[in-house]
Amino acid sequence: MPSLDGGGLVWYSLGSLEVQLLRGGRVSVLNQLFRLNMLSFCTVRVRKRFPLAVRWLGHLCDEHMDRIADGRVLVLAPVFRSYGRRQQFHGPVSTVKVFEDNTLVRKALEEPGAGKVLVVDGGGSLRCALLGGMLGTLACQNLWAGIIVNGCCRDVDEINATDIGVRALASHPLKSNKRGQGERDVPVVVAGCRIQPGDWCYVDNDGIVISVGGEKLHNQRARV
Ligand SMILES: O=C([O-])CC(=O)C(=O)O
Ligand SMILES: [Mg+2]
Repeated sequence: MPSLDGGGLVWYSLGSLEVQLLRGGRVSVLNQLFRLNMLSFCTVRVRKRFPLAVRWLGHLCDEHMDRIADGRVLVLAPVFRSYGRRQQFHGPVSTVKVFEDNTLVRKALEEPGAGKVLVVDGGGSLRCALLGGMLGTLACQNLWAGIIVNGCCRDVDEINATDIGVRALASHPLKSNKRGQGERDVPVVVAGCRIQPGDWCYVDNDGIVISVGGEKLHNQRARV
């Protein structure tokens, strides 16, 4: 499955390598130079898969204590469980506000994700699932970086086999309503924090951090 890096470039998995199609020119990797003759009319950039960064969010928080103190950086309350193959993800936020109805969640995930994180405020309902295996696959295909659900998900085994990052309160086997009610790209309050479209969201196994206004906290050149 393709994935996006912090600069919005698409990488395709090829075993332990990742490949990016270029229009032409030099083929560069971080440490080594490769030139693949897979197709005579295209040039590709190849890089080794990076292991997960260790203590990534912890380091970001340590570095930005001043922003946390004055509210430019928000740390969500630790109420989420982790699903999906992607343990770490980050990107600009898009939001959906719904209640026990996932029509707008599907609609959002049908759009190109372009590396964004979809924050679904489901009002914390624990009575049905707003996300399932099919929507997880859709999100992956449309290059969403991840989905945070203030509510439940289902088809957990399918989601866990998909290259997408998901955080949700719990799993629930029941599907939601399909009435088409809710709001898109409005401010939401999730896990004690007000999250707005365009904020930058960072997620790893330690938690979830929001940079208000979309100011990036990570080194642009590092792949995180
Ligand atoms: O259809 C739903 O409500 C959610 C679901 O099960 C899926 O995405 O596979
Ligand atoms: Mg399903």
